[in-house]
Amino acid sequence: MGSESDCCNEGVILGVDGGTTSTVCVCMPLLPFSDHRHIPEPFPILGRAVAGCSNYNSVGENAARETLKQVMAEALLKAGTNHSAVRAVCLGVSGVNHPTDQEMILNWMRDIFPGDVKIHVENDAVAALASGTVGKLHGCVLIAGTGCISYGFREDGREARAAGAGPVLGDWGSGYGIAAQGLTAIMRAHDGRGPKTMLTNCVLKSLNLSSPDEIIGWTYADSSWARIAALVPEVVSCAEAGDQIANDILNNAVQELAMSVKAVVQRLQLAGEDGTGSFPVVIVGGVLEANKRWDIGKEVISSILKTYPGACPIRPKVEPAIGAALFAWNSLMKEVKANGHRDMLNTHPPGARAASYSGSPPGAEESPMRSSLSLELDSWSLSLF
Ligand SMILES: Nc1ncnc2c1ncn2[C@@H]1O[C@H](COP(=O)(O)OP(=O)(O)OP(=O)(O)O)[C@@H](O)[C@H]1O
Repeated sequence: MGSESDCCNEGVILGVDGGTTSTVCVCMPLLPFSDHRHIPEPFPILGRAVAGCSNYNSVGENAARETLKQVMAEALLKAGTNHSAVRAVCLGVSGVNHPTDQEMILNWMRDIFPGDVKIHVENDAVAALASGTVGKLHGCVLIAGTGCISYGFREDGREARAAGAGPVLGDWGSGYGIAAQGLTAIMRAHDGRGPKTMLTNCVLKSLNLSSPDEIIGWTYADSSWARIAALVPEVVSCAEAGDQIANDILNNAVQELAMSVKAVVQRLQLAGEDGTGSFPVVIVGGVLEANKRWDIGKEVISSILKTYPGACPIRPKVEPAIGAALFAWNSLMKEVKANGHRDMLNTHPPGARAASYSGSPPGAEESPMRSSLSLELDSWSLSLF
């Protein structure tokens, strides 16, 4: 970790990824970006801290505010600096869906930071998108973990979202949605309402139960969505072993997830009027992580590319908190540019190097999808399919 004297004299930036499970804050330096040739990889993080839930819908306003304050203070402490060094902050927080949510969190931040600190309060999808686009708010992000959501942004500031309303309202591509369908298939098979499936033995074994009847009690014992969603790997392994029901569930999830991205792309016209324009699609979350044989993320991208051949798939290499910090950095640079500070104009955000990207980054694997990638981003944040 750095010390105030060598890293923080020119100021620092904070990026926060606030989730329902945990909240991460990273502290990055402003100074080293002034010469992009000296940016070390991995990206310089002066301090990183992790705290609990900061979604105020889940824990209430006081607890959420304290968590945010605490996680930022700890990241600054680990960086060897303090609040006075902060030049910009971006908080990507789950539960921020409305301008009144933004206003509330902005007020919390104004109690901590002086008025000249640039503060951005956004939905956590913003941090996820920015983690794949080197801080630029353009394109579509698909998040599929316990829940799922698709969020898109145009460069002119227009935004749109699809799904993310919870499984009751149709998020069937989420981890919860997939696992709930797996459990439903087991009950149907047990009753004779549906075909037999490998899911029965696989899930019973995983839950240490001896009969599908016991699944009823297990389900009602704890209604947490994440507990149900944790069964997705069982559905994947049954599908990989050739089970038709499990394969149908995953194929259905792929279509649901791809459809939510396509709906956003369509509404924002991210692919231009003829549908062939290029735009980033960042995919994030446990459900979309690469599996050897049944790779849900890859199938989703494949479906999107059939409709929008210019889509540029990205699996970020950095965590969303870094995306949030990069977004804050990008916004600060835009403002500096607009104000005509020429000395600052020579700086480059990490990864957004002067050279435009036109081929494969070093070490990238050969892939049939690589040709779709034509963004002017560098390998620092990209992972190719
Ligand atoms: N190999 C895998 N293939 C598919 N899904 C997986 C795999 N490993 C874990 N998962 C699923 O990923 C989900 C958890 O992902 P993640 O940690 O991104 O979600 P979360 O942060 O809990 O949820 P959210 O993003 O909705 O708040 C669970 O549903 C889990 O079953």
